[in-house]
Amino acid sequence: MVSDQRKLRLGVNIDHVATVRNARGGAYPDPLRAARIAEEAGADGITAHLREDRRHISDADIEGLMDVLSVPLNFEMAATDEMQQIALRHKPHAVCIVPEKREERTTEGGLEVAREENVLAHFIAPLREAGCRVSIFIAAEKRQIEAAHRIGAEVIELHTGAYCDAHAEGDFERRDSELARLRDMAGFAHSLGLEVHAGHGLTYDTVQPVAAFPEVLELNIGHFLIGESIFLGLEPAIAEMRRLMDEARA
Ligand SMILES: CC(=O)[C@@H](O)[C@H](O)COP(=O)(O)O
Ligand SMILES: NCC(=O)COP(=O)(O)O
Repeated sequence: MVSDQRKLRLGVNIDHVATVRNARGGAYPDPLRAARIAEEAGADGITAHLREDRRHISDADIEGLMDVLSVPLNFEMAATDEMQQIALRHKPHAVCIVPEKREERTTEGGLEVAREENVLAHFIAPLREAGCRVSIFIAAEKRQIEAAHRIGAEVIELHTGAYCDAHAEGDFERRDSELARLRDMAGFAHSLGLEVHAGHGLTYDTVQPVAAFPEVLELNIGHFLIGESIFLGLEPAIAEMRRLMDEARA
């Protein structure tokens, strides 16, 4: 039995249900239905990224999630005025500030906090005042973590993409050094009093070493789970991820 304090939360990212919907337009598959199934399957939260180009999640999806969810919404967004206004209108439980480029296929690397410290400090202040927990999606780098702490973020989410890519490419030396970096930086962030989350590209093969870091309190996982649900169904796909996380944590 895993005690509550050590229990690792699973945030299920439903962006790529919307990617499939948007491939044809129309209303299905419905990300809100996926969110409700994820809740039933044991998700502790739902994550959705409203991209500036609206390539997957739409404004209406965010509105619907705010209405139907009984678990917290982690709203991922770029640091733009438009997104700030949307977040302030909905006041989700958490706002995760992520870097965004229109030409990228997926979120490349973490937010450059150290160089944009003043701008970001002003940007997140109203979100914090509105009661949102502000999280910053960053690479596992000391200077970014220190900057996130200085600007007043309560949470950081470490980008696990480089670790997962190295595993997928079979470069196990690089994978292990990325994992060691994630472990060290999770410990460092925790020592500053930051709550530590992690995510991006995690799969059944890569989740356990990250889930085993005691400082990490939440994993956000989407693309792999939505893909796996084609074969297993969404509920069993999530249940298996939950099982692997609990096993690693025990
Ligand atoms: C920031 C992040 O990691 C998530 O948003 C996830 O990657 C899904 O969104 P994209 O695939 O659009 O990057
Ligand atoms: N912030 C990471 C996230 O929400 C999920 O990323 P992925 O599993 O879709 O790559």
